[in-house]
Amino acid sequence: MAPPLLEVTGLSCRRGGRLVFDRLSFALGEGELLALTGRNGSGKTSLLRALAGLTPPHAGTIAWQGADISLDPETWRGRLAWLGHLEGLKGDLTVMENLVFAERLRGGEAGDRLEWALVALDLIGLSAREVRTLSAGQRRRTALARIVLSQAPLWLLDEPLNALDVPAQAAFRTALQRHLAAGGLAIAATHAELGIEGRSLELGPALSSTSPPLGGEAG
Ligand SMILES: Nc1ncnc2c1ncn2[C@@H]1O[C@H](COP(=O)(O)OP(=O)(O)OP(=O)(O)O)[C@@H](O)[C@H]1O
Repeated sequence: MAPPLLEVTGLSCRRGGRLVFDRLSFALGEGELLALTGRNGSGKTSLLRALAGLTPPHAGTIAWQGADISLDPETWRGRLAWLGHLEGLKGDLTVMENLVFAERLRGGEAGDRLEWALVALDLIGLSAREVRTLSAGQRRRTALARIVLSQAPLWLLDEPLNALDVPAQAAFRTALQRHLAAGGLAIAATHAELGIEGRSLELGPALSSTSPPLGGEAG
């Protein structure tokens, strides 16, 4: 069996001074999907943020091919594609321009892959529309097209099915399956069935808002 690419060891995270999860360990290899499940507030987004390097963990390590990601954040950012609750799209740019812009930021050229990403998320008919004029589901599809375009080996997805209708969910599943079949990895926080075979990790019950803060970190 191939060694895991991503190794998370003893990861603990605090938000607002409270412990959200503690000593979490898992590993993920080529072509593997991990679904993060659990109640509201159980720490799914916090774990994704820690993996993306956006929220430093309180303890533990995240390693890619044996190297601690915190030692080279720029290289790490280039290896992942991030879909958060907020899409981070530019409202005054068209769908197409947003995708081209995102690829430039990643230091690449979209080239032929641009059309593939637009087709994959059924966005050809919307490609010239300014993003601020789109519906929530259309914006979500644009954000997912940006992920598809990225060629990043690791996709970190926070509620990827949010706002998607049934055909758009199917299109997303197809794109994710292609990514996994090509050896990519994905970790997705979800309250819904992703409908793709993979592992899952249920985060524990949310700490009560009345739990005493541990002190230290502000947010
Ligand atoms: N910026 C912040 N400052 C302080 N506490 C925060 C912050 N963001 C999240 N939290 C707290 O951290 C805990 C975990 O939140 P998180 O968003 O990771 O949960 P989640 O499992 O993704 O929830 P949901 O299913 O509602 O999206 C919650 O108790 C939340 O109140």
